[in-house]
Amino acid sequence: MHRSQNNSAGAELSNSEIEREQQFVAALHERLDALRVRAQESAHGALAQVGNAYQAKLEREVAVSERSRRLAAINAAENGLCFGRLDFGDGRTHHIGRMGIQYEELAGAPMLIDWRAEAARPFYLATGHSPMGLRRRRHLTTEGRTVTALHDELMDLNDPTRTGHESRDADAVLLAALDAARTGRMHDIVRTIQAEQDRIIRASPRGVMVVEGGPGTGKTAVALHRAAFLLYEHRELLARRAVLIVGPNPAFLDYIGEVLPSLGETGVLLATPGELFPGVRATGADSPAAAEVKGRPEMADVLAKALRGRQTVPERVREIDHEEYGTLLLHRETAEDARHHARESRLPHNLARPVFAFRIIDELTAQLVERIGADPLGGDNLLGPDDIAQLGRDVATSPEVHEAVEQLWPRLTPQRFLADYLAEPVHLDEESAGLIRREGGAWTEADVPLLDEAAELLGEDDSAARARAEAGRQEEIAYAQGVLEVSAGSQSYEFEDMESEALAAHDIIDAERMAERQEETDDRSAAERAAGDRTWAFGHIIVDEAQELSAMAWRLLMRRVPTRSMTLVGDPAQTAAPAGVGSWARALRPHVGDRWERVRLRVNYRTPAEIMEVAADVVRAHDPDFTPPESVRWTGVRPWARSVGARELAGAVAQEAHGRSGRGRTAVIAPQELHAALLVELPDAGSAAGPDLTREVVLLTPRGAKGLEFDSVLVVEPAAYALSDLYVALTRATQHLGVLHTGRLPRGLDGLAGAESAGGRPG
Ligand SMILES: Nc1ncnc2c1ncn2[C@@H]1O[C@H](COP(=O)(O)OP(=O)(O)OP(=O)(O)O)[C@@H](O)[C@H]1O
Repeated sequence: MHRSQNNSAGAELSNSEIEREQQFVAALHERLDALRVRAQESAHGALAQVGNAYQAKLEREVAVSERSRRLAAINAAENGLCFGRLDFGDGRTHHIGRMGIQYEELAGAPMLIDWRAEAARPFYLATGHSPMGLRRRRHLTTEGRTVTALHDELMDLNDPTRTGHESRDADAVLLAALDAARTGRMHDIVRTIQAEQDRIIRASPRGVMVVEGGPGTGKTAVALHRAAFLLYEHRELLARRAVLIVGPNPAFLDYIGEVLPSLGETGVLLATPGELFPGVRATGADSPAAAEVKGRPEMADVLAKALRGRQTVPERVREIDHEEYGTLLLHRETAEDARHHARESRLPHNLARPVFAFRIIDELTAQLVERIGADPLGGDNLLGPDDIAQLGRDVATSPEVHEAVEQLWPRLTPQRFLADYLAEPVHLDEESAGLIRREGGAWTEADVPLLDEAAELLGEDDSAARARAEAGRQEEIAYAQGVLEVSAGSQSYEFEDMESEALAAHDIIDAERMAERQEETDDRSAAERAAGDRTWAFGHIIVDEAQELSAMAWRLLMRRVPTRSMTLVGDPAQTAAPAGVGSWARALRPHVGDRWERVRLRVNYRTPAEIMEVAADVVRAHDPDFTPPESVRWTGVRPWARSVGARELAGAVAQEAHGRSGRGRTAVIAPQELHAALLVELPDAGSAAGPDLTREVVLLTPRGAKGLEFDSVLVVEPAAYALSDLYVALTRATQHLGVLHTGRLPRGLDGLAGAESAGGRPG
């Protein structure tokens, strides 16, 4: 990094600039400390507020949650609080940082501008061609509270003013960030967001935006910063409805999990596709072929048909033994008529069940009335309305009648229905059915969208819960009414002789609304509540590695966001799942028609050019027109490949991994069947609870490595991978790539064989 000038006048200039920024940064931290103390006091104060009245409780909870959020944002802003300064041609100067801070004494005047504010945009977008009013852009580098370096860019090179910190390389700050050793956790990029990324981050949340780009183009980083931006720009709505971020696996979610909290944002739910059905943990695994069958769009119809198959009628007549009245006859025609009406209701299965049951009960009651009340002399039926009603009740409460209804139109949970279906898959060709047939066993990720589909078809018979909730609500309304009366009384007492403009509770809210608002005051954050609620409507959904989603998974996700406010990031060239998107248009058409927008990221920030060239060669061997993203960096280090005997493979991998010791984090990417042998040599590289990315060496499968990155990567037995998996594996390294193999190298990698590894000359 360029820090000082050779001549002494330049050095003085540059030191005084640093000194000035240091004083400003110190003042900022002082102000942040004061704000932190105030936020702590105010959070405690809010917690200590007493009062049983609903309004008081409501205010307390809102205040506690807002102040806790503010405190979290203040704490998160501590590191790298201020990282930029904009000097405008008209003399204005703004400092840019992780949160907005105002001067204490100059009410409202900005001391530090939040990176997400519109006023901060020139920091990311201004260029010599389009300076946006800027004269100079400054990058500040800090360690703790100390300013360690400045980088200045003059927008007009003819501008004679110099600070001594003019950078020779405009990308110096970016390159330093990209070259830094990896920690096993993704970091935010607020200091160095690039213009093409900024436009995506700040795009309107309306509609579906697809962000496409090759490996390392910052898709994940952009998606996370977009979430932070949307939460800032649309705080009111998104804090209530929460943002959902879907990522491919738990290790990936761990990897990205600190980015949003480090930006002071907590109103986000992170989940894998296997976690999107509350109450179900997808711990089982499907073969790729089985997952493909389960992901097909026709599975929606298949399940609907299978469910109709569960709505049955007796073959001819079913005898029902009533304890008191003897045998009742349920004829096929009666059941068919009941089924017809139940289906006509268009209600989901469980909610249509009462329609079916009532028809049956009616018919059986009529039978009894006929049998018991018939006038032997041929006159009108002898039973009065009360007798008939009593008979109806007797039929309706009979366990035998219940059992018959249950058999013909069973009450089903999604889990029960799907387990039954998988045990005997109908409406599929024999081969597909054979692939997914399963008795019991753990739920898989591909089952989750089917469970969700089933839940939609079945509906939840929540009448009992609703009755309870309604009773509770009536109580709350009565209580709220009482509160309002007290409040009206106290107002007339306190303000009797005063002309007060203060609004009392009853002026702005009626009892019913007050009760409703009370229901909303749940201690959990929106994201926490959303996690347990299948019917939650999110404010915005971000899907990473979206190319992996099956048609059925898209259906599930679309249900979670009725507004279709979505950001989908992915790279079709990295698609592993056979059920994944062939094309975005095909995946999205059923849900949004053509109303979606695609943007592309073209620069690879992760993989150095030497490594990207190798990865691109592998894809080009199959698709000569393939265009890889362009790397921003060269390292001068050539990737290598080394052939070893099968027996030496595990030892050779361990030797290479140990050879990288002290040079950051290494991933060993190997086919699952080699993991046991590799773990004997590299016992610390695995853990029962899943990969721990903070370890020095981590053992992964190519699928498990999706979305992740490491300083060094050792790819083992590349010939065993599908093309897309190999492409993913080869593009995970920021510095160093080695390949160890026993047989022939796959096409495209053959050129590597001559290069040298750390562990020895190629065999
Ligand atoms: N503007 C930037 N400033 C600094 N680092 C950046 C920037 N953009 C991306 N990066 C870094 O580049 C790396 C790759 O980014 P990211 O993981 O978001 O890429 P991706 O497109 O999701 O990759 P893949 O598809 O291979 O998973 C990350 O370390 C990220 O922090």
